[in-house]
Amino acid sequence: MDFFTRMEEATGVRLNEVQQQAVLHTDGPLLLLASPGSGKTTTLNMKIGYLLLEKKVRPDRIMAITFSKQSAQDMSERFDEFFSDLTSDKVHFSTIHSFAFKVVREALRKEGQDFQLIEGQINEDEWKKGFQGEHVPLHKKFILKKLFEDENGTQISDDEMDELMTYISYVKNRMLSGKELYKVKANVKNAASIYESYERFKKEYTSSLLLDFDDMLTYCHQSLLDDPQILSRYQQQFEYILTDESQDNSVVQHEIVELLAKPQNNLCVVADDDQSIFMWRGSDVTKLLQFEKTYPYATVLTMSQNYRSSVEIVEVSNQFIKRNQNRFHKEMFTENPSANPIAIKAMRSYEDQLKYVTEQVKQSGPEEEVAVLYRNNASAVPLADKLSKAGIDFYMKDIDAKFFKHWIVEDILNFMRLTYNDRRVDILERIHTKFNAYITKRQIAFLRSRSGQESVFDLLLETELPSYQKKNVTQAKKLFAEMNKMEPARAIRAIRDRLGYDKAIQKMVEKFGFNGEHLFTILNTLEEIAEGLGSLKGFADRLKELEQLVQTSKYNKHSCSLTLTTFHSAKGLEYDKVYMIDLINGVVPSKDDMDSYRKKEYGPMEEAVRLFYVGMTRARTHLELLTYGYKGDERVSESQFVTNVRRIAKFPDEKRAVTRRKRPAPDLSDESLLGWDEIEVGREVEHQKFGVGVIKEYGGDAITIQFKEVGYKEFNAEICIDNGILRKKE
Ligand SMILES: Nc1ncnc2c1ncn2[C@@H]1O[C@H](COP(=O)(O)OP(=O)(O)OP(=O)(O)O)[C@@H](O)[C@H]1O
Repeated sequence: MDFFTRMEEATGVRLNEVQQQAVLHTDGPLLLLASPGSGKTTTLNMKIGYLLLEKKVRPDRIMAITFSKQSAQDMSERFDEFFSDLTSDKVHFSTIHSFAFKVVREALRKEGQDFQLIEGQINEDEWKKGFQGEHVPLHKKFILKKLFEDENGTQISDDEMDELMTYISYVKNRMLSGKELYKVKANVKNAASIYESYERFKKEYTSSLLLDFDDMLTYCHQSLLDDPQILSRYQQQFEYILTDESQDNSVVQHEIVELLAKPQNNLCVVADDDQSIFMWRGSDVTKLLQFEKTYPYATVLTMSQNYRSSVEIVEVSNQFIKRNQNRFHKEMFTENPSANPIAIKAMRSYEDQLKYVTEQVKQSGPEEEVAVLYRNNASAVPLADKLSKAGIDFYMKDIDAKFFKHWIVEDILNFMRLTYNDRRVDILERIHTKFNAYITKRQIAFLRSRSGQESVFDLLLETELPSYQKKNVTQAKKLFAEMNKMEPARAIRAIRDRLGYDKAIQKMVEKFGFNGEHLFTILNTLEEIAEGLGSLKGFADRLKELEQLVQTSKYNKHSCSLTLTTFHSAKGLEYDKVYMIDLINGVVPSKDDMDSYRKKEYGPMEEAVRLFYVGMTRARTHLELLTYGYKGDERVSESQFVTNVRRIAKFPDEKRAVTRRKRPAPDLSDESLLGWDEIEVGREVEHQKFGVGVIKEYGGDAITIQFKEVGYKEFNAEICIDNGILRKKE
């Protein structure tokens, strides 16, 4: 009986033809391109089984590399399910980091060099306490905090810390140095020179070499290059190398694998270039696209049969991903039965969307696995708020409780605290630069000397003030008193508009390079949470309650059938029903993605397309895309991806990608062309053919324009924008 028939009897899975070819191809380089749900994990495991059982390879001669510790564990469990009755051999599934750590330890020991790891969990209390003087606790975050402050003269915020860490990971994983460091975009002032100081610090601060997680990879790579003995030992040990999820490998990771696989190159790289979504932290899909250049005798196999999703989901996703140019050609298909068409729900407002999704998940059956997916963690908090009010439990995959500790949240609470007691100089001190009373440091010092006796505003008004300040301090005093009685949603509005908090934030964005979009999203979220609450105290209590709820939701993994997760963290998972929410331009794709696209940098937009594709392909039978026209008072537009999906579903046979290539590419960096986020009812535009007109309607995928010459005409929005057919008239 052949291997595959034996396997079918033992495991119940009959591999399809391509999967079988992939298993049988053991010698020489193999790129196994896999569509979502096409059985990557299944095939990899079968291949390892084949090497052990049929080719009698010793388990320690096989190296199986996975993307994360979690996937190493999942793979190992799946392997046991298949083979525990057939062999007692154990293959070690490991992440590339844990292998690299082994090499680094060995190389440094050989050199007699001590080292110390400076990354990992950090104690919250210790972090809050900070450090005194020059003595820096040897942890990556503390070191970066100090170097940031030395460089910029200001305290580092949590957002800046996140950005800086991402920047460092990116440059390390891409192996950048010198001038290249300065070309990488980062929302942190002087990121490149902080990075250079950080590298020096780790080498020079103590006699022990300080290493962070990314150093594992770069040091491992360097050690393999520098020490032929170590390299050849590992090369001889690992006769067969298999790497999973290789689309998310970074440049340095690819290089390590390439070195280890030499000279026989019995390398099986399993990847889906369409699911590469970690470019921002250094992954590099170009290495995959050049696989056949690196290995001219490589075999490339494509697993395109999807075993997960319904025909509707597979066909539309397959068309959708073709809008990307920089990819391997694949045609995903399925033999699964038809289920529901993909539903696109265009709501009036953001609020309506939350209400809708809450009602939908409430109606789901207890056996159904349901997920709500979003692009940004910011979407999770208002959703958690709504669900908890409706009594629905959920499991939140990647908890981001940072929201509740964000300085914006602290500021708003401080404004509110001052409404209860305007004698609190300590509170005023924390917010005095963030509203329009022009209170200086000297005035704060004066107030401190009179601390606690009278209203801070009265004390100021008793002094000699310039007339503009006098007016504003008087108004602020009145407003703080009124705010105490306001509903919290109105109070936040008053802080933002009447006290000028929004303007102050905008100034900080310009001065310090903060991410304004993120900061204003936090403010909007606070307003949403406040909606319907009666008092400022009630608002503060609700925030605490929500924080608790979010923190504890991670324990609900096995008890809840509802998962809330970002698109990124949903990778590799599947659910019966998937709701993708907040699908508006500016979020999906993000403003930055759209800006880059206009500047003809297509990489970020292609990554946004892949991320959306990962989201869609998580669904087994039921997929809903949710969008809306208003966020608060602001008019927003449907995500161009949703518009695209609607069109594909309507005209499934249209060969969009092909026709697009035939058209001469418009110059989308031309500022006078109408952009996605600029479509507005009432706006005057000029059409290439029909001349000047006014946009009268915009919704779904259609724009209706009333022209001076030819009257009303309706167009497909995507075709108009992608091809630069409309110009702004100003
Ligand atoms: N030949 C096959 N016949 C029947 N079912 C299969 C076959 N191959 C895989 N499957 C099933 O398809 C489902 C998806 O497989 P798997 O989890 O290996 O996909 P994947 O390619 O790793 O997915 P993704 O890339 O989207 O995370 C599993 O339930 C698996 O048992």
